[in-house]
Amino acid sequence: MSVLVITGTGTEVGKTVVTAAVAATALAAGRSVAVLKAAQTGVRPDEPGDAAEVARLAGTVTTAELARYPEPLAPATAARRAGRAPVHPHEVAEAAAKLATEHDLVLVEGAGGLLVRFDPAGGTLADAARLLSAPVLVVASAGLGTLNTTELTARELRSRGLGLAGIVIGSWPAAPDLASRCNLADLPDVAGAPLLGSVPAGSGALPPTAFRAAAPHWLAPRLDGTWDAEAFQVREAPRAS
Ligand SMILES: Nc1ncnc2c1ncn2[C@@H]1O[C@H](COP(=O)(O)OP(=O)(O)OP(=O)(O)O)[C@@H](O)[C@H]1O
Ligand SMILES: C[C@H](N)[C@H](N)CCCCCC(=O)O
Ligand SMILES: [Mg+2]
Repeated sequence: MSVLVITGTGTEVGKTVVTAAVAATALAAGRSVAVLKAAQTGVRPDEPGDAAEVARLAGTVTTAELARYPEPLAPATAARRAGRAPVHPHEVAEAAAKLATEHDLVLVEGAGGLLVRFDPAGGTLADAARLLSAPVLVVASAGLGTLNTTELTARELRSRGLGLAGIVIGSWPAAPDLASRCNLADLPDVAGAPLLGSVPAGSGALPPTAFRAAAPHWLAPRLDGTWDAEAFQVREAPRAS
């Protein structure tokens, strides 16, 4: 099975748009894809959630969402305030593993950053990734402030023995400022992992056909051959299977 866990350096960094770009790239390569939103907060029952947004942009993917809480909060907090059961990391792992028996690639999107709590015991997406032995892709913002949060996330992944597949910039500005331009060199350095691509700002508003045509180019294979965008695989690292 192949499961890729997609986290970010925080909320609103473009995890959903990057998840859609990964899904579109894998679909274009002929792979079947499932997208699991571990817990969706801040969205009403009648509104499309992140998984539905991925399907809208990327195309035919299986979507799953384990729980939805209306308040825009961390899942553990939102569940507590709603008086509802939380989502535990083992449930995320079990759902992803089941989807992986039926799909070539399963993308698991968290909520906010890596250590956002899902349950009162402090369970996080990192715990689910550990249970799955799945690599983690980190979505980062482009500009000033991203070096610190990216390095913190990378260090936490490493301290837990988790594989860091690489970094993707969630929203690359049309006119990048000095910090953004410098970050192209500094992000892989501080993360100790490759920068695998960047999604141009505004891409989420593209017509889906244009999004699907462009996505593989945003996550283009590295010239040194170490990154296979279609397989979502860093060649030096073993693929989760
Ligand atoms: N490349 C992009 N093109 C267009 N819009 C973007 C892009 N990246 C981010 N956005 C916008 O920024 C906002 C946050 O992006 P997104 O929903 O992907 O964040 P997220 O990291 O998935 O947040 P969450 O923690 O809520 O899941 C959204 O309104 C989205 O439309
Ligand atoms: C509502 C938001 N868009 C996300 N779904 C949840 C983000 C939780 C972030 C918690 C935090 O790090 O302070
Ligand atoms: Mg999202």
